[in-house]
Amino acid sequence: MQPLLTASQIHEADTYTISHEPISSIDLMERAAKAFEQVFTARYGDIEKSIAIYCGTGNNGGDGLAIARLLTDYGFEKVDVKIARFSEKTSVDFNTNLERLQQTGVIIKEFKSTAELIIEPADIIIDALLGNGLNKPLTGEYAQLGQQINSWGKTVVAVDVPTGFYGEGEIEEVAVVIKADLAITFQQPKINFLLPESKYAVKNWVAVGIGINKTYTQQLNSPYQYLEEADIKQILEPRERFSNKGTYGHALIVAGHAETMGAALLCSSACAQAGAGLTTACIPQSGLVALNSYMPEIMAIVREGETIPEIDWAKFSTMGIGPGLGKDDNALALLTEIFTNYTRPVVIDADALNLLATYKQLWACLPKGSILTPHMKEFDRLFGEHKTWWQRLQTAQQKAKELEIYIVLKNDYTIVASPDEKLYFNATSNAAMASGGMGDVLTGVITALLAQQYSALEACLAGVYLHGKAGDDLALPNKLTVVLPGRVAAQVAASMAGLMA
Ligand SMILES: NC(=O)C1=CN([C@@H]2O[C@H](COP(=O)(O)OP(=O)(O)OC[C@H]3O[C@@H](n4cnc5c(N)ncnc54)[C@H](O)[C@@H]3O)[C@@H](O)[C@H]2O)[C@@H](O)CC1
Ligand SMILES: [K+]
Repeated sequence: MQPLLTASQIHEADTYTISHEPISSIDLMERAAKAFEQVFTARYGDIEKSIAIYCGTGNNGGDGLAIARLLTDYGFEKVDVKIARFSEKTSVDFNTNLERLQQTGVIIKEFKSTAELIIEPADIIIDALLGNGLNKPLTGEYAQLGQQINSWGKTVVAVDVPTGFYGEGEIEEVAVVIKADLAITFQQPKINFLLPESKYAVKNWVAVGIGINKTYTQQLNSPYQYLEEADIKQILEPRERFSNKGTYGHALIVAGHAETMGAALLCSSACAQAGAGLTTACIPQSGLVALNSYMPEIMAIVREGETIPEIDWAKFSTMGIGPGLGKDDNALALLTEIFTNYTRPVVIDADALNLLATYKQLWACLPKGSILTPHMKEFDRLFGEHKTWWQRLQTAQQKAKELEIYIVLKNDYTIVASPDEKLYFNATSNAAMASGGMGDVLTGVITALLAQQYSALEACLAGVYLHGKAGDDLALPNKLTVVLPGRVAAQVAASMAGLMA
């Protein structure tokens, strides 16, 4: 698990590393510049290309000067450095790197006003103007320079963060940011890189380690955490000898309606394929033939008309409720019946979330420790409209604590909010998975993990990771642009095996 720090915590962690590794700050800067250079040359290794490095006069600018020297050593012959002298202030390491660069043949120009600039002829611009020392939105000369660079439409690679971009907090639509094709960022992705609004400022990012002290960053106890494969490997348990279907739980999937049986099929088949010992689907009568032919391994409890079927609630280890269920009175009566009779944590998705949003009385009997899996619109229906994703993060954190639930807020980087106020970001999954039914599969996978006695947090984290990994394993090696949910469900077991190998 990688803690995601705020700008001021990153500054603290840098300072701690400098005094405790120990390493001089100029050497840490050199390490950062080297790490940048390695990623940069792997992507843009054509030394015939011309590069302009725009530097500020703080440490981000210092990185830029060191990068200019390293790229020249690498073999780039057309490297120009342009220093924006908008302020008298300079950092010590900026000064040292300027002296070092002056001893090479690299052309260094300085400008005090954007009016002095001509249209940049270089192929690639490296943005080393301001980094995480940003303390106010860009104004004056910085804002003008930002607008100019954006207007040139060049390939821009940002050092650490795009100039003008805040690593955390609300992203203002109107703020000037130097738009980066790639941000090569130090040590960790910045929290805002993981929120959708950042796509206008950062097309792509790569985080490179620079040896910041890990014990110190862990101990800062950041609420924001980035999931890594090692975390999931640690969660997943191999199956035991002499185990049987009873060992891995009995999941009930309450889903489907006459026209939306597909959701029930996807959810219950994903549940079975993610390892629930037994899976029963509670479905409408009209879907029985479809269920039996889609997957004979799944048992059925049939719902007929308005009657709620007699269910022996105690025999189920957990439930996944909602995909394609509908929002009519029958669905409401069924959900009420479940909440009245069942007290173990359940997974709530889709129409069950919409019922919760409409009938507030349901909240009182929602089993504690349950998992809600909304996408953005369902999240807003549950908890009110949000203007920004940063606000959504704060609400997820508060509501998970207040209601003692887990919230899986689905997105490119799905966020799991836990009652102890932590927010976990998951990086698996890809755009080929953006299709209807994918969420039903996720609900099935999480339900299966709960049935297998993983804790609710483990089920959320391993569930979102595995679901995305299955999609990645299918799409990425073959460069597929579409991977349908049924295939993802069928891939989960193989992807799980890959993680446990
Ligand atoms: N030792 C360290 O702390 C390391 C820092 N590194 C680099 O240093 C960067 C941070 O450096 P700094 O803290 O010097 O800060 P920056 O270089 O980001 O900014 C320099 C100064 O600009 C001023 N400023 C902030 N916002 C402004 C605005 N909107 N308009 C005008 N001026 C503004 C502030 O006084 C700030 O200190 C990181 O992003 C990274 O690139 C790396 O070299 C790794 C090690
Ligand atoms: K920058």
